[in-house]
Amino acid sequence: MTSSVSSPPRTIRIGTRKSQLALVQTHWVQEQLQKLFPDITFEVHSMSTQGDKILDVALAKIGDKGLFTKELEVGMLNREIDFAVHSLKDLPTRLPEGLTLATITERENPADALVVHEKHKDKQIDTLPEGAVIGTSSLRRLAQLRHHFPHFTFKDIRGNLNTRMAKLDAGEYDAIILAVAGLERLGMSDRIHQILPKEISLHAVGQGALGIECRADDSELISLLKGIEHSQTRDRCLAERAFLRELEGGCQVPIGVNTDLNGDNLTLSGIVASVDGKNLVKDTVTGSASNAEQLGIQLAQLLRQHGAQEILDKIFTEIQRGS
Ligand SMILES: NCc1[nH]cc(CCC(=O)O)c1CC(=O)O
Repeated sequence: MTSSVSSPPRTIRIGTRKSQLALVQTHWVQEQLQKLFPDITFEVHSMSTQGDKILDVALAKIGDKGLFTKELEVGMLNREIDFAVHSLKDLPTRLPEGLTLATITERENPADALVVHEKHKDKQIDTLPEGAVIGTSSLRRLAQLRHHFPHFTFKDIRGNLNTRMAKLDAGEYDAIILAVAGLERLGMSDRIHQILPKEISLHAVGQGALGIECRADDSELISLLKGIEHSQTRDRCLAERAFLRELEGGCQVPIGVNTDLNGDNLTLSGIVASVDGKNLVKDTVTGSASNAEQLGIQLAQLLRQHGAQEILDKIFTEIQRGS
């Protein structure tokens, strides 16, 4: 029997983190692929990553060199799993040798959401009282909110979405900021009190989209995975990721973006902010979506000319000193 003519249908092993959000996202991917390729078996294998284990240290201090992705990447290189489903914003912009970002699926609303304690149900971000305690673990959200609302008190918050909600509802915070996408995927849309406009907060690179990573030499799998790619989301996210890569920033730096795609016309805005929110550089570039990555690089270079590198260097030094 020759395997090239009638090779048995392959079983494909999908790797995922164990968090509730990761599992929901991975089961969605599994379902889409199963519909497209009914003869193939797709199995889900879940594993804990470092980011799931270290819950008591501020994310900014541990850095983000693949905190949520490393174990899955090792699993792919060891051939224990064939591909991994990530929240694209948690996937570093440089991947290990031998792995590739095969597909980007359709993005949910990429914006950030304000979720409030019920005593503030009549308030919006700009009417919360002086000194209101706002929970966020992201330097990007912190810097931009501090810039607009210096009268708030900001407090770190970690843990999965349910834990964070419980801390908010218990009164530890007046409000918290979370990704709209995560809340929607976990069926908590009713907790989205206000979607923060881009004038207040630019979202994280890749926020709201899923990124699928696999071995770069698995061309058979890569062509299957292209079946669930969303080309508009891919173009936007490739521009965003090129911007971040060019600035050498990870997920845990105060860098935000916004993209708009009109036909082939891609508009990319980016911001780099100091952690105290006092220093902030922002610009926008437009061009053809077929040059998405080039646009990202162009925007990074523009922001450098406006002083972005000095802001970032200062943050890296502070993080290293552990302040
Ligand atoms: N780093 C945590 C993380 N990674 C992906 C999401 C939400 C879903 C998404 O942005 O795709 C979240 C939670 C949050 O930022 O509120």
